[in-house]
Amino acid sequence: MTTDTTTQGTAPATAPGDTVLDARGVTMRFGGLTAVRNVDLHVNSGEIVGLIGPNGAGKTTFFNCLTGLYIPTEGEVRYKGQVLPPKSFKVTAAGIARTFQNIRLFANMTVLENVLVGRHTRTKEGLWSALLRGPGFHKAEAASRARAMELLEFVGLAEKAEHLARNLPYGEQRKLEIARALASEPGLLLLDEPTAGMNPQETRATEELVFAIRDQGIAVLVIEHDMRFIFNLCDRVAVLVQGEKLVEGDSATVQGDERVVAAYLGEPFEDAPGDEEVAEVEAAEAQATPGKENDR
Ligand SMILES: Nc1ncnc2c1ncn2[C@@H]1O[C@H](COP(=O)(O)OP(=O)(O)OP(=O)(O)O)[C@@H](O)[C@H]1O
Repeated sequence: MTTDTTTQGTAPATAPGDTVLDARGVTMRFGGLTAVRNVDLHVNSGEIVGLIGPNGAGKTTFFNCLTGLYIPTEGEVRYKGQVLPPKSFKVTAAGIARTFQNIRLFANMTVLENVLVGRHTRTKEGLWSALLRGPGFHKAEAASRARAMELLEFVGLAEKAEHLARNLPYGEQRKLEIARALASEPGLLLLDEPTAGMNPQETRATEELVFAIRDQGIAVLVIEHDMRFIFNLCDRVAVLVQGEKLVEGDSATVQGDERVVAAYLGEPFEDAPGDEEVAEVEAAEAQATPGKENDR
């Protein structure tokens, strides 16, 4: 049995500027509520792309459609030209990793163990090898631990490798989530509100970390409410409002677009849904709430 602990994914390699993620016409409905409507978005290799929008705009739902947590009602998502499988572990194996808005670490495992869990899609050790703990298993385990330590070094947590995850301060838990996502050796990293709850220094450090990730050849798509962070960081920003993509462009274009300001201030913009549509959405939302999954 062999173990692949290198950085090779299953998707073909891309050159800088090639499209890594290509989402077309993605629509997600929950009963009568359309949370995401006909959204196109692409991310190129070497890019950091931001996804912003007011609360409830559909950002996390869209992420869930990209990562196999939801199967879009309509539309298609391709990663490096291949249609994504409708299962989150297969999407991770294909090369897309993510973090969550609400931290999802294994609280009672060590920092190192959390990163090792993230490596499972890149190791091929079989059941018997693991049970018998033969030389193949030990070699694979040593290689995985070495890579996990490298990643902890990269995010600045190597000295805390043996600490329990739950004892880390909040900002470090977010870094650990990123290290765990990187452990699957992704070509695209999706970050859902990576600076939520951070102080300005931690936010600045996260910005540097995301640049460093991009410099390693990993494309990044990031949801964030901190506009300073987004506009400093991103090559391109897409704005979702009420499930639809309102504007997309570089930071200056998006910041200068009055429809974006209006959307954040709650003022109606041209082509905004009318009162009837809003009432329809609210009614559907009220119906859908009891069954709402706890994915955030
Ligand atoms: N599983 C679900 N079932 C029913 N409705 C859902 C579900 N998930 C999300 N929604 C609804 O879809 C809409 C978009 O929610 P979503 O969480 O994607 O927005 P968001 O832009 O990520 O918001 P925030 O910035 O507050 O995190 C909301 O009206 C939400 O209530």
